[in-house]
Amino acid sequence: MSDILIQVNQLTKTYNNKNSVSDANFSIRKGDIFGLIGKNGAGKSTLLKMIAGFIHPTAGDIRLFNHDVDSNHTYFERIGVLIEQPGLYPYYSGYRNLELIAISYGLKDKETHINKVLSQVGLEKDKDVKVKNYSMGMKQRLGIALALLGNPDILILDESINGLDPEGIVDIRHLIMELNKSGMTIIIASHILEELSKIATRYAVINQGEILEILSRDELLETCEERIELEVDDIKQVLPVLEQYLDVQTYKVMDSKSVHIFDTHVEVQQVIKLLSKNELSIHSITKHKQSLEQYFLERTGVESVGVSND
Ligand SMILES: Nc1ncnc2c1ncn2[C@@H]1O[C@H](COP(=O)(O)OP(=O)(O)OP(=O)(O)O)[C@@H](O)[C@H]1O
Repeated sequence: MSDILIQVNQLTKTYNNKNSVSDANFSIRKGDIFGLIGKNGAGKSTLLKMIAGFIHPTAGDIRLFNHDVDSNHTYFERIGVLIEQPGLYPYYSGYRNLELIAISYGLKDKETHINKVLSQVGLEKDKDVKVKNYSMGMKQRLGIALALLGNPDILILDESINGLDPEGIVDIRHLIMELNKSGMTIIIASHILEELSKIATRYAVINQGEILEILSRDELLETCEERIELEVDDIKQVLPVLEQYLDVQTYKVMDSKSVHIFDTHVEVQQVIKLLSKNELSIHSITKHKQSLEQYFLERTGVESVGVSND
């Protein structure tokens, strides 16, 4: 059986003759933490709302769990959704908030379900506290608990760290990773690169309603990998010299005149010296190091700070 849980084909949503999402094509596999990155207004929420079944596409189709959802909307019930701020009753406790939703879902054995999600999000001991006394982070965790109530296979989180302090951000990040470890497939949209760069296993870059790129975490890191880009007359003459004298081993020949060298022990100055000594001319040589930050900024205009890969 295919491990593709969501497949969108040529998905488009038009408002007032303008495409909020244009011709999106991608799939989400079981176990993915699928990060949707794009600046404000890029079309993230519109795309997620279509996947969640909140709004109808203008064109294109969505397959959920290998089924065409036009013909069976019950598949949407297997998706838990938190879009921006959760709708909570401030004068009720966290438990009561969950209970009201559990009743509206018609869940049997409410208490077991509620206790399970409270434990998943780490709110057991605060379950009887009124929500008005919760911190932003606790409210967000309760929002995630609400989304988990129907025991979904997929969790959609849209801008889930907006307004949180650094500690709250770390909490939500750990929670997302724990849920993923326990088998949950997660789609998370954000305009904050830092949020996604630490957890997503695959990325979709969206700009002005268009999916520009889908890439795995490894592909992303490879794109941003440190390398020397070298252009010469004839790469066939140059490579043996580099291999012999500079122990160059990890490289990618781009065409007959250029090569990317990934060995980190090799310095630009060493290459220049060696090739000139062997009378091999260099057309250009540059050290390339594109940060994740630059990478996204170039594509989407998304700005963020303090990206790390830990
Ligand atoms: N119901 C609607 N009616 C008209 N235009 C809409 C509607 N919903 C979204 N749009 C427009 O679609 C575009 C994409 O909006 P969307 O909310 O999907 O972006 P986003 O990437 O989620 O941004 P943000 O992070 O600010 O929510 C925007 O230009 C927005 O104004």
